[in-house]
Amino acid sequence: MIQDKIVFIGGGNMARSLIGGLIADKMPAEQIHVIEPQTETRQRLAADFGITVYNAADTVLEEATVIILAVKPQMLQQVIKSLSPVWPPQALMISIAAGIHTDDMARWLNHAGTAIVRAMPNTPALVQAGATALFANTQTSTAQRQLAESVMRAVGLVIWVENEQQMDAVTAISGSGPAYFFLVMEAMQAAAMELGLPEETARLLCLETAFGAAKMALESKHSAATLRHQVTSPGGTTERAIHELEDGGLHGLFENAIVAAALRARELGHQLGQDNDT
Ligand SMILES: NC(=O)C1=CN([C@@H]2O[C@H](COP(=O)(O)OP(=O)(O)OC[C@H]3O[C@@H](n4cnc5c(N)ncnc54)[C@H](OP(=O)(O)O)[C@@H]3O)[C@@H](O)[C@H]2O)C=CC1
Ligand SMILES: O=C(O)[C@@H]1CCC=N1
Repeated sequence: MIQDKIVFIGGGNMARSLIGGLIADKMPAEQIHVIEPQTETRQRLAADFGITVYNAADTVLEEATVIILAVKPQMLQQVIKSLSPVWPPQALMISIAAGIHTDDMARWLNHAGTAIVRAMPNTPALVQAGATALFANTQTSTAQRQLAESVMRAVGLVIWVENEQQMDAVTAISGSGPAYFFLVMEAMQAAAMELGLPEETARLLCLETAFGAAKMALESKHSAATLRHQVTSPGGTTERAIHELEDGGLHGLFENAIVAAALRARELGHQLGQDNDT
């Protein structure tokens, strides 16, 4: 059981998913604190999860052992520099911001030897079905690596990457990935309704099929390709559908989309890694 006091800086979409997952994993609400300037967002977090919320940096930071930076990448430099004078020496920094490198964060914090873990989680963390990749800077101790891992493992799968550059690919695959599957669900539901199915029937059939396919692929010893072939009877219905999808360039589309997302992560890192005051 995690005993640490966790402070989130930023309480938006991704912080809410992580907090919801941690609470569902039975972390006591008293251990979770959020600093969030938006009144409505802040109040909803307090009401939904019973956690303590603040509108600005607070003395709660003094006892924090884990500080999770969950602001937009564009805000990160300003936020880290503003926290520098009050940064507790014992705290492990975990940043979930897309693109931003640990050495840039270390320079902005300007405290020698700060342990920084970069995490790329995803929103299914809310239902403890997240997938998170972690990267630690060399100042991070084994105990701090374990701490970061146990926080993220409470909300789903954790994978370490040892090359920070790979975080851009991770961002494009699992960070952004839920949106691709939600888009496919939207498209399938719309098509089902075009064929005359009632909205709720279309929704349930599409979602349960997506869930079943993911569960089966996770639990099976077969590859996704083999499982697909098992559905595709020669001369049958699936074959026609797959033909349409492949004719429409599905593989190329996914490749382009994922490369574009990874390049955007790299671009964010380069653009926003520059010091604002130089
Ligand atoms: N959404 C996702 O699926 C994922 C997001 N991420 C990363 O998580 C981070 C947050 O993304 P997301 O949750 O979507 O963004 P949101 O905009 O939903 O949340 C960020 C929150 O931080 C608040 N904020 C701004 N400045 C401060 C400050 N100084 N102190 C405290 N809070 C502040 C924002 O308020 P205001 O609106 O007023 O600026 C906002 O409510 C990003 O860096 C993103 O790259 C990573 C993985 C997945
Ligand atoms: O879209 C974004 O930039 C963030 C990072 C990964 C998911 N959402």
